[in-house]
Amino acid sequence: MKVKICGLAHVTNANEIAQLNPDFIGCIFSSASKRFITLEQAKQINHPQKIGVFVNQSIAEIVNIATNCSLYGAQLHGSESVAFCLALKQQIPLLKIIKAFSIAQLADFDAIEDYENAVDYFLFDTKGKDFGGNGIVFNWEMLNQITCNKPYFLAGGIDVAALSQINNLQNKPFVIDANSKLEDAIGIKNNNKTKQLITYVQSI
Ligand SMILES: O=C(O)c1ccccc1NCC(=O)[C@H](O)[C@H](O)COP(=O)(O)O
Repeated sequence: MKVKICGLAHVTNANEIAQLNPDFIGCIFSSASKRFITLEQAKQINHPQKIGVFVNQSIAEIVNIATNCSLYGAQLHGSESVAFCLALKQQIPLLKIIKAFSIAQLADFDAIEDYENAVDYFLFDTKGKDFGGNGIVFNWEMLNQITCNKPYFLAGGIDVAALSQINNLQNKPFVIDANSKLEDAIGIKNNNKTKQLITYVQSI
């Protein structure tokens, strides 16, 4: 399984974490986030597969950041429509489109079918007071009750302890996405906790 460490907001810490070789690094380009990072800062992070996290931003802004930061993917964490995802893909065909869905109940998965032909991956995160980074695990049992025809990222309150339930999933995630549970302070990851999580996920 692959692992994404998200919400790195300080360049020095981000480069220390990049040295631990997670498969993906997440940079949050939404000013609504406590973990906001600028394009200029993100460019200084040395990792080959950076994913930009965006919340209801314009296609022009995403294209500018994706191009200048050589992003692997754009994670759309707001209420971006199917048409928006298709239009973004048309602008940069090589950019992976990851559509996030905030999950509290089974009905929150109803929308995924509409996005199937418009995105590369789904991301399932816990619905909370913020758009993301809420640090709460949702009920993964719901994942055994849905049909999901895309590889998906699993997010929401993930640390090594939370992953004890991963074997209960029939359809395993493509990527484990971890954020606030690894933090010493907002936007700063703890090296040991992050290393432990990366080693664990990459061994599953
Ligand atoms: O983390 C944020 O501050 C954030 C703000 C706005 C949109 C998305 C955000 N995070 C996106 C992520 O990919 C997180 O890793 C995901 O929400 C899980 O976070 P956590 O529950 O803290 O592990």
